[in-house]
Amino acid sequence: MGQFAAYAVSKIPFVSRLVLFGREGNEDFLEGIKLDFIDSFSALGRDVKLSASTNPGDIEGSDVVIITSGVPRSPGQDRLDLAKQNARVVAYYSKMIAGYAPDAIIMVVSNPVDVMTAVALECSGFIPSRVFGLGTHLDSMRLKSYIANHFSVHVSEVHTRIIGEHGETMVPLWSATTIGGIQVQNLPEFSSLPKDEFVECVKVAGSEIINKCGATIYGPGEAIATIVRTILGNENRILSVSAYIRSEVNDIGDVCIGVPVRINRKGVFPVPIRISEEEVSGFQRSVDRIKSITSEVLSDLKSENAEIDKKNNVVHENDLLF
Ligand SMILES: NC(=O)c1ccc[n+]([C@@H]2O[C@H](COP(=O)([O-])OP(=O)(O)OC[C@H]3O[C@@H](n4cnc5c(N)ncnc54)[C@H](O)[C@@H]3O)[C@@H](O)[C@H]2O)c1
Ligand SMILES: O=C(O)C[C@H](O)C(=O)O
Repeated sequence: MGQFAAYAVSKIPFVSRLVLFGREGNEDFLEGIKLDFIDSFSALGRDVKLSASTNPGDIEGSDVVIITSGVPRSPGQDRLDLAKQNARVVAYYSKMIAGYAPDAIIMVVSNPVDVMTAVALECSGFIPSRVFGLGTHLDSMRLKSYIANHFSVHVSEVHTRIIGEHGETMVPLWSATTIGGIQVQNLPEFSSLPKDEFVECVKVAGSEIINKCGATIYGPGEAIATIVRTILGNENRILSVSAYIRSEVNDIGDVCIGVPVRINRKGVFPVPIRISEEEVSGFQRSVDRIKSITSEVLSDLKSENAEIDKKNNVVHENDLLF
């Protein structure tokens, strides 16, 4: 998925330099991807300064760094099952980014993305507006396509939003869903809209794709590129990503989770909202679930780091290979 995401990002007009970064041992693989991208740029008439690297120094000066490293889930696994394993990877790279690209904005994709966003925030030491995760943006896009299909309208006529966990407890905001600018509840067809079925389909969309072809690639890749374009173009679009909220949703907060944020070159800024009672109780459930796993993962990381520091004061690449 990281490979396709990089390709989708490389096609954004604002992108003039792109580093394909990977871990040591992958030099030939990265160089091969680079050469293939260059062929395609020639066909497209794109002029992008491209490098393939395993040297952290090469990310210096980056505006945006996207973390896609980590294990994906296998059929039958929940994204949350990956938390402990991927936390170590995301922690390592977040520290690396803080050291080599201290002015960057970090986008986390690795799952479970809400928990990994909190890990990146903690380990980079960046301010919350400069660390976010792909969150429920992809879920919102999935729901949008089901609704557009149901009403036989172009997807651009549908605005909708899912907040909360990128996972089982996600919360659809029907109150924020419009078709052609008309609130969906005001359409006569609303009562027959298979809302629960749609949300269930969004929840299992990732696992269905993984079961059938091994990985989700194009959906997340394009979703990542949309967000990068929004940042670099300073577009101030409002998208649903995983961000640290203090109390922006009905005074609920102190967690990294999917919420509507305004996105521009400075980063992501949660939009304070008030949602219905039913939506609040769903969102609270989501927050509780993410908070509890986040605090477990962060406390494990802290004790592991203390152990490593005690040993030799350095985190080695080998510490990540398990
Ligand atoms: N948030 C989303 O919507 C979304 C969408 C798709 C994938 N994902 C997540 O992104 C991650 C990657 O998914 P994928 O399908 O690209 O998987 P993949 O197996 O194709 O790629 C994973 C990459 O991570 C690297 N990696 C794995 N373990 C590592 C370690 N210990 N240290 C350093 N690098 C390591 C691998 O070398 C590989 O390049 C997974 O966690 C997946 O669940 C999230
Ligand atoms: O479902 C997954 O594990 C991958 C990703 O989170 C997705 O929703 O496509």
